[in-house]
Amino acid sequence: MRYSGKLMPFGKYTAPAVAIFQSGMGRLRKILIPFAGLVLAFWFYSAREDFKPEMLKGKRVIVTGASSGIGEQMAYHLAQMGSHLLITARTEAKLQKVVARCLELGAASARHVSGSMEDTAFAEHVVKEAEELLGGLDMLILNHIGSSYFHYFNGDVGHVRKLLETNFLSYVAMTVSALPMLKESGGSIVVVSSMAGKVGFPFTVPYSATKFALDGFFSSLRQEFALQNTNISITLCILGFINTDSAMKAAADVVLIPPAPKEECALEIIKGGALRQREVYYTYATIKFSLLLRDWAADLLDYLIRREYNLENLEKK
Ligand SMILES: NC(=O)C1=CN([C@@H]2O[C@H](COP(=O)(O)OP(=O)(O)OC[C@H]3O[C@@H](n4cnc5c(N)ncnc54)[C@H](OP(=O)(O)O)[C@@H]3O)[C@@H](O)[C@H]2O)C=CC1
Ligand SMILES: CC(C)CCC[C@@H](C)[C@H]1CC[C@H]2[C@@H]3C(=O)C=C4C[C@@H](O)CC[C@]4(C)[C@H]3CC[C@]12C
Repeated sequence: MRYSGKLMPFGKYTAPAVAIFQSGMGRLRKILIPFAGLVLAFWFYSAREDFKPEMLKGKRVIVTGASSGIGEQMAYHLAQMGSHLLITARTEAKLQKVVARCLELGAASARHVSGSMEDTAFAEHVVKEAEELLGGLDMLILNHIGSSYFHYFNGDVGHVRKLLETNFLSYVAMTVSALPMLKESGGSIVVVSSMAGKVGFPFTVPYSATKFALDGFFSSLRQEFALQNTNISITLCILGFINTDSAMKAAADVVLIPPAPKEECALEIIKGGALRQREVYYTYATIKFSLLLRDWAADLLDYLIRREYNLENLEKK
């Protein structure tokens, strides 16, 4: 029987179909309704506190790698929220400009220290400066990275060591030096990492090693804080491709995935830190989905990633 558009959409199967549907629905309802209730109850009781910009007002914050990119944008957001800022990177002239802009935007105070994080003594010096200039610390945002190459691994072991010092050991050194102040304030450590710190991507071998190391160190430390009732939160930020100048220059021709905006990325990191979240994913849906694939279909994820690379453009580099 053809569909007439009137009363009998399933023709002679209507009555049995409806009966099966109804009994199916009956059974489903018995399961679905309590299940939905459980989900709702769980959601209601675990509903997180909402982010409010006032959470950062008057807070004393260090941002590393704040002369450009995501770090610079984080400094501007924090300034608008009324924080006390201590920013750092190597390039003095850029830091001066960022400090001036932060003051215009409403920072409670803004200062800078310049130097290289290749040297752990400098990392410790920055924390000491916070103690002297701000009298304490509420949030330590670890964001800087040393420069690397976006290409096949060239076998340079010295470069891997140097990058581990800049991208990993300096994070460890700053954390160790800042612990007394963070314990006193019940503060937060925010660690900026990457999808390349959770999954293997081509052309980021040394960089990826440093980002995986951060996950190991800070996830383990978080467990010890819980055992010892240490009231310091650790937020690990898992970022995808972001449109900072340096990332665009290095990877835009080769990576076919569109980059996400650095301004919004910076805000999501600050929100996650203020809410004391364990991890931040930006952008959320693509990263959560990729991590699900990583755990259940790793070869498929690896294949899908390789498909997003344009190797012809790599050769032109
Ligand atoms: N952009 C992206 O696609 C992604 C970025 N991320 C992460 O986000 C964070 C920020 O990245 P992004 O904003 O793109 O990077 P940028 O290259 O824009 O900024 C890097 C910052 O680190 C500073 N820096 C570089 N070398 C050193 C050094 N030896 N000592 C101290 N500071 C140094 C730079 O300033 P100066 O040169 O003046 O020292 C700059 O302020 C990083 O942790 C990165 O891993 C994660 C995933 C993707
Ligand atoms: C959901 C995911 C499958 C999305 C894939 C995202 C891929 C394309 C993202 C994830 C991590 C990103 C790299 C990164 O973390 C940091 C840098 C440093 C920068 O200076 C040069 C660019 C580089 C190498 C990014 C290149 C793009 C990467 C591989």
